[in-house]
Amino acid sequence: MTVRVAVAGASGYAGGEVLRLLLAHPGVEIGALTGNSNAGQRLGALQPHLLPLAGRVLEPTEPGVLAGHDVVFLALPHGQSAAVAEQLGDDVLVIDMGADFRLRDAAAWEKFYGSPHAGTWPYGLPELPGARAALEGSKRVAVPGCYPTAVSLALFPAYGAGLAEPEAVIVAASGTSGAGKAAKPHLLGSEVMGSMSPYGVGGLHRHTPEMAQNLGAAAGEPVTVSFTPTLAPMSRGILATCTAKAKPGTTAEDVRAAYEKAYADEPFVHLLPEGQWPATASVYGSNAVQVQVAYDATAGRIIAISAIDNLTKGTAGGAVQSMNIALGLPEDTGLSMIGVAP
Ligand SMILES: NC(=O)C1=CN([C@@H]2O[C@H](COP(=O)(O)OP(=O)(O)OC[C@H]3O[C@@H](n4cnc5c(N)ncnc54)[C@H](OP(=O)(O)O)[C@@H]3O)[C@@H](O)[C@H]2O)C=CC1
Ligand SMILES: CC(=O)N[C@@H](CCC(=O)OP(=O)(O)O)C(=O)O
Repeated sequence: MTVRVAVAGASGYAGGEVLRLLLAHPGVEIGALTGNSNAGQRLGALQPHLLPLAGRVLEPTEPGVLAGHDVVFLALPHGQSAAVAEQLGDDVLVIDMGADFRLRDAAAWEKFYGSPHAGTWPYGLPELPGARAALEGSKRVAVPGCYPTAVSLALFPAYGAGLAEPEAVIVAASGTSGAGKAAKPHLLGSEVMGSMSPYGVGGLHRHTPEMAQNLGAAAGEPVTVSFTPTLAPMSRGILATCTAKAKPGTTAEDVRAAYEKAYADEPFVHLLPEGQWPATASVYGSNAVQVQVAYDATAGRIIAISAIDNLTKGTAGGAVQSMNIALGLPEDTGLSMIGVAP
């Protein structure tokens, strides 16, 4: 089976990463590539690493251009996907890498994104309980945010096993590609190199309700999330350090067993051997997730740490993994689990 795929937002980081992965996917033919301000440009001028597509010219992001494909990836800024998606037929698999369809709670959407809620689509984090079944055969997929991917995979086993109190504290460091390609003063090399700094402090980051949604679903009760993102001087990668107070009677063995059970059959999640800790370099450019967990008996807290590549498992890899499930292909088709080191 070969599916014809279009990518809207092919000039951006997420669009470029999904193309990098699709070029190695045996079941895909790459069709239309679109941009916005860069429409009319050669892709080779914008994404020079995508050599086989260098001669392609970006078209405008319009329904007529995206029509006639089996799968359309939307790698557009928040709030832009819904209008494009509603003009694509119900028979087209639409995979939104933006935020528009991730949240179930319309009030939370309006509070954090400041626009009317477009709706909710099956959530493209297959490792979460029930997510795979919802993706199978679906024609719409909402790919998670990069931080919620890292955080949910770090903590959901503890909540799913009923081991953690419903208040999670999370500090995560991200590489600068998470902010997209458009120039922003705080992302200048001279601002970022050799320095780390927090942003969105105090419950302000828009990924907070998405994390609470995922962890609350695993826990079966609302989970409060205190999330502090930080910017790290690297291009790719997220390291999420997540802690929650353990429920009374929890032991280190209970915690380890919950994670071993959750990840026994997951192709992309590596629960590391005890004593070994996740590192962003180990997952660079791959769809793999490294997870480790410890029980701090003195503090009575569960400490779960994950590492992902924000552009791969955190966006484009999760999108391709979800496409494979939706189309009934082997889940790992075209996806590498091998990092790049050093
Ligand atoms: N970077 C990351 O790690 C992650 C990104 N995402 C999501 O992926 C989406 C794209 O992000 P990213 O690639 O980082 O951003 P970029 O800024 O790198 O790319 C944005 C893309 O959208 C196009 N675009 C900009 N404005 C419009 C518009 N008004 N209408 C249509 N197209 C437009 C741009 O085209 P042009 O350049 O031609 O103007 C470009 O192709 C976002 O929703 C983001 O949240 C999700 C998870 C992680
Ligand atoms: C470093 C950095 O700026 N990261 C971005 C997260 C990008 C992402 O994954 O999220 P969305 O798909 O929801 O945009 C941020 O904090 O806004």
